[in-house]
Amino acid sequence: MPDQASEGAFEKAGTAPGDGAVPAVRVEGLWKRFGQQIAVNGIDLVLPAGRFIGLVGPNGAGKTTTLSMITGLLRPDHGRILVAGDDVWADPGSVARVKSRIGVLPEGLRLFERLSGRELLAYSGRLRGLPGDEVDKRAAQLLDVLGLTDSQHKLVVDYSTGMRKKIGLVAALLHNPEVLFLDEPFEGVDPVSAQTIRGVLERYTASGATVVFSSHVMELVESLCDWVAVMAAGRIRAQGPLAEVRGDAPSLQAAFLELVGANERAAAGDSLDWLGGTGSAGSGTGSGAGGGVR
Ligand SMILES: Nc1ncnc2c1ncn2[C@@H]1O[C@H](COP(=O)(O)OP(=O)(O)OP(=O)(O)O)[C@@H](O)[C@H]1O
Repeated sequence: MPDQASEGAFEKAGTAPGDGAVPAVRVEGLWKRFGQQIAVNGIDLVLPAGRFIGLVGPNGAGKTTTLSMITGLLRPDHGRILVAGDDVWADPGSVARVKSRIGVLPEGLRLFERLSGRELLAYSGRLRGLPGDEVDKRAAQLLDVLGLTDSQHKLVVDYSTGMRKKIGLVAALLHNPEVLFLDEPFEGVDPVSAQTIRGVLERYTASGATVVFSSHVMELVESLCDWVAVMAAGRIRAQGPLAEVRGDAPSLQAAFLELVGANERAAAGDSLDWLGGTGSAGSGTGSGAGGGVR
């Protein structure tokens, strides 16, 4: 386990673990607003290299906006982002340079629908500058591992949600990136395929590469990740090794609910006393104790 001071797991971005190794991602004072909505509120983040990292947070926390800025898809209003030591937004050429070193499976992935899966991969590989025979070799292997060989000649438009995720993942891995960013990679993926994807990603991180993925599924994050960042309302609430972020809580889910203040929100549901059941279905003047019509 990296030797990050335990208080560094909370609120502040801790120092980069790994004895001075260059972190996979370093974010300083990152800020993004859409009109009146502050989506990302001046966050600092340090994600160590060679880890399986989960970025978790409730709906609207700012995860996708953060990942979009880190991966060069969305320009920040303020702040600095280094990916493997390279400043993403430093100059016009830097975004392209960083993009060549990373793989991305974005949310709401848009694919070339009228290509077959195999053609899509050939195209992605050539865009990445890989020789054709190398693309063919890697594509065939990844399609086989992910169970897509039989559907490789189908048009992408005819792929299911899970198949789209898988072909998107293959495209993101084809050039063997240093850091892989995945927005909700397991959404719509069946348990067997999820297990296979897991295996591929674990093998990938074991070789020193980094996976950063966002998810709402705490059990999944807890079982896969060794490093976690928790986001809520545009801020980082905690970051660090999984065990530190979980602390004394019985599970990551419990720690997460505490960190994002969701327990109070759940209690607010008590006001919905009209919902469900066979009790007072009427106007709300109620038939309860003392509330009857005289
Ligand atoms: N293009 C946009 N225009 C306006 N507001 C946006 C835009 N993108 C995001 N937002 C707002 O920014 C905030 C953060 O959104 P974001 O999609 O980053 O959250 P998220 O954590 O990924 O949420 P979810 O888990 O629901 O996907 C939300 O309030 C959202 O409405």
